[in-house]
Amino acid sequence: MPIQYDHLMGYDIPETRQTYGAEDLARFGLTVGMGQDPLDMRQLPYVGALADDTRAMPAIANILGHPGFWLGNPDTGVDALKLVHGEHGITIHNTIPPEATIIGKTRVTGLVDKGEGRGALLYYEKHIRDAGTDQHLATCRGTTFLRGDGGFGGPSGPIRQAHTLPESAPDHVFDTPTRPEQALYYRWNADPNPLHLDPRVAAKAGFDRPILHGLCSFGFAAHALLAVLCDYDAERFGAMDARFTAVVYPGETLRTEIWNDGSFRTKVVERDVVAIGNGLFKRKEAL
Ligand SMILES: CCCCCCC[C@@H](O)CC(=O)SCCNC(=O)CCNC(=O)[C@H](O)C(C)(C)COP(=O)(O)OP(=O)(O)OC[C@H]1O[C@@H](n2cnc3c(N)ncnc32)[C@H](O)[C@@H]1OP(=O)(O)O
Repeated sequence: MPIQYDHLMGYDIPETRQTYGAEDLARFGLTVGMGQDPLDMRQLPYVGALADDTRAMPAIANILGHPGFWLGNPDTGVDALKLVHGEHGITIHNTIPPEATIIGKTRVTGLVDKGEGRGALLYYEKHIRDAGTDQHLATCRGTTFLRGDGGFGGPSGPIRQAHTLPESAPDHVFDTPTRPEQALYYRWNADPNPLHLDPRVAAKAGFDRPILHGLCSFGFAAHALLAVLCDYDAERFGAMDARFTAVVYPGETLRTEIWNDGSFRTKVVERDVVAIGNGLFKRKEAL
């Protein structure tokens, strides 16, 4: 069954309720490169290493209240093997507490047909609220690039505009190695997509080997921004948006280049390719 526009736009993605605590925060921090410098005290609250100071790394919003791999459901009409994460953004409205029960609600916000052989774009948004206080904690927004679904007869817009980076040299550079088994760890963050785990599935999707989750690379970029522009103070972290421009393989080193106006991109050092481009970060006070 090919994609049916009205059906996918109105797809009922069940609300999720999740209780999390210190262990979940620590696991997430470790999967986005926190704690690699055991002498950097500023990272330790994010990996559960200090008894009296536990904090949530802001990018954990991406996995809280995650609806699961619903695009893999056959009734979506999507060729799930061919999809990749195209763009992603988060806004932290209120600091994510160290423990809470949250409610996540995801909905499809747009669907664009780029034409036969050129793919389709599915836009979605997830809102996370604290179930106890009803406080709106975070909004996550994403674009799934449906490489195998162009030409289904949908509208050709509107298309989200990507941020243009400055032409000047970046003001800061932040390097973090990923681990060869990085994706095997990251899958515990609510994304068991076999594209990142099983070489046979990766080969069917056209890749030499499993690729890293886009949200894992995004988490490494968020770590760099938290370090460089917020001095590891999660209270200052406001929003970030970016585009996934090339795949990352587990084990590669990620170099995030940051400009003082909040622009950023993340390169794979070993291959000198931009894996995350068009990035824009905002501090809380600029929201
Ligand atoms: C269930 C909940 C949903 C969650 C789903 C996610 C599940 C995860 O497990 C999956 C993943 O994590 S996949 C890993 C992360 N993503 C990636 O590695 C993708 C990397 N990027 C690519 O491969 C290509 O850029 C690619 C393929 C994205 C585009 O490549 P090309 O087709 O060669 O593009 P190009 O020729 O450069 O441009 C064509 C038009 O497309 C626009 N475009 C380019 N990159 C885009 C991107 N990343 N996002 C959105 N649009 C993009 C270009 O602007 C161009 O547009 P136009 O035709 O209008 O000029």
